[in-house]
Amino acid sequence: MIAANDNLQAALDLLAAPDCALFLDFDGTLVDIAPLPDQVIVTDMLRSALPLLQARLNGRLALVSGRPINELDKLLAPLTFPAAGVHGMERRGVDGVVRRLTPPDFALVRQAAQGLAARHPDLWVEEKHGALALHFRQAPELQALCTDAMRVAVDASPGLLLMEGKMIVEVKSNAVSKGTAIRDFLADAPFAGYRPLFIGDDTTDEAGFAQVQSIGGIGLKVGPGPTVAQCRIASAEQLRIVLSQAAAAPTIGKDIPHE
Ligand SMILES: O=P(O)(O)OC[C@H]1O[C@H](O[C@H]2O[C@H](CO)[C@@H](O)[C@H](O)[C@H]2O)[C@H](O)[C@@H](O)[C@@H]1O
Repeated sequence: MIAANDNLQAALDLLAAPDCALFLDFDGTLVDIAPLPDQVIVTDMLRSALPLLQARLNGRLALVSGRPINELDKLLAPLTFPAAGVHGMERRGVDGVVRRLTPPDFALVRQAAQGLAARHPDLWVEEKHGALALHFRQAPELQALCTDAMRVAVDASPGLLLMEGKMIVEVKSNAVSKGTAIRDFLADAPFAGYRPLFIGDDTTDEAGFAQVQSIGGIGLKVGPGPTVAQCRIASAEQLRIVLSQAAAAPTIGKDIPHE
């Protein structure tokens, strides 16, 4: 039984509808948050459900993550999906080709993050193509220090944007977001013309919710916290159950493109 869910049925109806295009965040959405990024567990239920859902949706399933695509591939191996990585800095469509945008200059941000990490060994700097994340999950008392230092560096760095996520301060290009990534998928086959459902859990997913809802789709927020999403589900665990049930449901008809 699903408890504490707001307006969840609207999202489930779209998930089961023949005009759905499904976009899925990864951490905190498909997998539970873990102490370190390489410790997340991809459950057998999820491994079974994702390819079935992809087939049910005639390929209209993509991952939209802050992680690099190659990390998603490693964690999900041998499965691979169309994916946007690093908040839209890289994108792989159904042709399997990864396209990467040119990143802005991260020199000041890198210097600030590495300087902090050198002084505080419990901090961890994650460098990605077109983003840099400073993780403070092992030292939560350093959140303000991390945020303030990164904000100063970002303010002096044209083209960069600071985001605060789950025990992480992340800096990325201000030209991309999960919203732009979903928009770009929806410009191409097999997604073009279908109604988007985006499921995410974190502040970085808000741009994705806003994007899909601006064009008649639905945003589904996983877990607590403020959001612009129209619908909510209580946890990643409950979402995995829902996705598994949707994957196993009988097909309900022919694809209907969204006008
Ligand atoms: O957009 P997402 O797929 O949700 O990725 C967001 C960030 O996820 C990872 O960090 C977060 O998850 C870790 C594992 O649960 C956790 O240890 C960390 O505290 C979280 O912030 C990843 O490392 C980042 O690169 C992603 O941007």
